[in-house]
Amino acid sequence: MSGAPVAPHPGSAQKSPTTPAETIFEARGVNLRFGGVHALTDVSFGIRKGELFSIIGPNGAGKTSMVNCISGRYRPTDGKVFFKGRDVTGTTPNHRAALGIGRTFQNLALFGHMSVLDNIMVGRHHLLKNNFLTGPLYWLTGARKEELAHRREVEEIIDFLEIQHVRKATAGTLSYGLRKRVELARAIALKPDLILLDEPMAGMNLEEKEDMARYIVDLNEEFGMTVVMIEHDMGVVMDISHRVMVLEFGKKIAEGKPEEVLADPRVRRAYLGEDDVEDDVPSASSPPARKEVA
Ligand SMILES: Nc1ncnc2c1ncn2[C@@H]1O[C@H](COP(=O)(O)OP(=O)(O)OP(=O)(O)O)[C@@H](O)[C@H]1O
Repeated sequence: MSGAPVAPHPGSAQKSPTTPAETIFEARGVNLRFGGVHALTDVSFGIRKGELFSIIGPNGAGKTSMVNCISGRYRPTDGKVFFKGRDVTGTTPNHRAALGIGRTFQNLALFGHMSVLDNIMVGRHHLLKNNFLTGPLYWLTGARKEELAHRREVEEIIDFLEIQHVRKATAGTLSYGLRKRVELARAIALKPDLILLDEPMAGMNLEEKEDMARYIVDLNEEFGMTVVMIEHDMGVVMDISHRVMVLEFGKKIAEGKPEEVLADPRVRRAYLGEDDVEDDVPSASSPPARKEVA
């Protein structure tokens, strides 16, 4: 767990999601096993449209496994997952991307030799109507117009994430914090309705974390994207999330608003150790500190 809680931009924290009632994603009784390892055991939860939803838990708790079940990278051994009311349990990551699920990865996954601009354009390929068949008729088929419109949207994303100054730079030459931002830009370029952020602030300094927290809140509020975030920095999680789900040993032990989750004895036990529960009440500004989750 790292440092002080990160303040998002003024007035941004802890707002209600725009449309709280509609469920955009649902997991029902999800189990995931790797041989004898039970990565997830009977996990059920719903994510509401417009929500900033965080998944937390100690190392090995099953957070990435759950996100992989949402993105389609892993298929649950048992149970079902629904996106926009459709059973997508058996569908591929590509299919889910086309339905509107985007993601970033725990480890950077950029094309290091390509420019920032090209890395972001890659995210948009599935949105292009023209393809290699119509491409040669560039001027006749509207391909040029389409490309210009795409470029405009990409430039808007570049402006939003304040990476104009590096738009032509080779991605591999950038600082870690900037590369994380470019990766986020590429995920946004897919125009997902639901975006999965796997440790978006890992390895960042405080200033970079503050920036990233602000972008995530703006992404949620201004772009209207539903955000699912795995993050070890409890200060950030408690500051910006609408709701939080806590996993421990592959099982859901709590779900609710940040203050509810922090007050939950099971969570306090998981993070503090049972003996400390009576005496030490953690809060968002004083996140649980004894048991490191980072
Ligand atoms: N592809 C895999 N093959 C075998 N075991 C796996 C695989 N993916 C995850 N696991 C196991 O499943 C359990 C949950 O792992 P997972 O990565 O989902 O946890 P996590 O909460 O994301 O951990 P961390 O915070 O360390 O990233 C762990 O015991 C892990 O070793």
